[in-house]
Amino acid sequence: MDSKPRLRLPTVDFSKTVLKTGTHEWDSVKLQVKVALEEYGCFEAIYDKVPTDLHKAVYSSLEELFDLPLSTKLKSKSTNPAGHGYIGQYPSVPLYESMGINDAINIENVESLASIMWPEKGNANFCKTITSFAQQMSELDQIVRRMVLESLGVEKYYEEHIESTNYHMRVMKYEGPKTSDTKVGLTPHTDKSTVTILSQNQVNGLEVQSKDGTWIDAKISPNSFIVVIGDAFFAWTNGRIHCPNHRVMMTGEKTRYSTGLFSNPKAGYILKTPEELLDEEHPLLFKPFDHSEFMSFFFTAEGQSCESALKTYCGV
Ligand SMILES: O=C(O)CCC(=O)C(=O)O
Ligand SMILES: [Fe+2]
Repeated sequence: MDSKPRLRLPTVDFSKTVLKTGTHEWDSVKLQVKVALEEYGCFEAIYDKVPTDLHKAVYSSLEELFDLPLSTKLKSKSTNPAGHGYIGQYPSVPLYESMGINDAINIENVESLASIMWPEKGNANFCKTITSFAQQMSELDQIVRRMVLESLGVEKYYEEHIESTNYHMRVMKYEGPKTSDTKVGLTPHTDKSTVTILSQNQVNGLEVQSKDGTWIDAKISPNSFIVVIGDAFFAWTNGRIHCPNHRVMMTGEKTRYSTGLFSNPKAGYILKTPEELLDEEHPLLFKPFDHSEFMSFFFTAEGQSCESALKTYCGV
């Protein structure tokens, strides 16, 4: 018997009309985004600007990628810094494999991965599919970030926010455990990004923790995305929006493919909470920091074992 309460993540519909800042529709969606992010740090985004065919093409591209021999997939590791390239074969998460692509909205970066994976002639179809999907997800990321900044009255920082962004993409495969027991696909964590936009094939498994500790199943409709706030945005907004723990739990036979577009502050950019978000009720939570240095700390033994890498690294 399933004893979990049937909570659902909030849903925000971005698809009805052309969303333009300043319009009534924009303001109404913006309010829903604010409420969802304050409470859950997460929501399901209905976003029909990405065609169904592109969603389908992404998951068949991922199947093609992860079906390559392990020795080929491992070749993407050495040429990339930490967090990029192939991750997999971990005893703690045996169902999980993933591939990181840095700056995936620029096709040359996807091509450089493809030239390692398919050394004979690359894979033009894979590169086109992944890049256009990443570009379209980045548009949703920018809408969400503009709405958050406007809601907090700090939209004057929007250009700086966008210009200092690097879009990192990670594509994932979770093998079905082929038992009726639920097995861990990916252990609980918060993302280190500003915003993460997730998508999946039609196999569920993502769970998001509410503030009271309940795990909520993210049942994602076809062509929807899940928007998750990461540590970087939590820090920048001085904790005004929540940054949720999430994990992947797998059951049954089916393989789950998912993608994540992580908007990260660029190396060398100092992320600093705006003064407008500081007052007596809201004292500074995190000292200014360089996100890439924070990531380096996160990959150390201490960063991996402490309760919150963000608090340990730059908490006040
Ligand atoms: O596969 C998913 O849906 C979630 C992946 C995730 O949380 C991550 O890569 O940070
Ligand atoms: Fe995550």
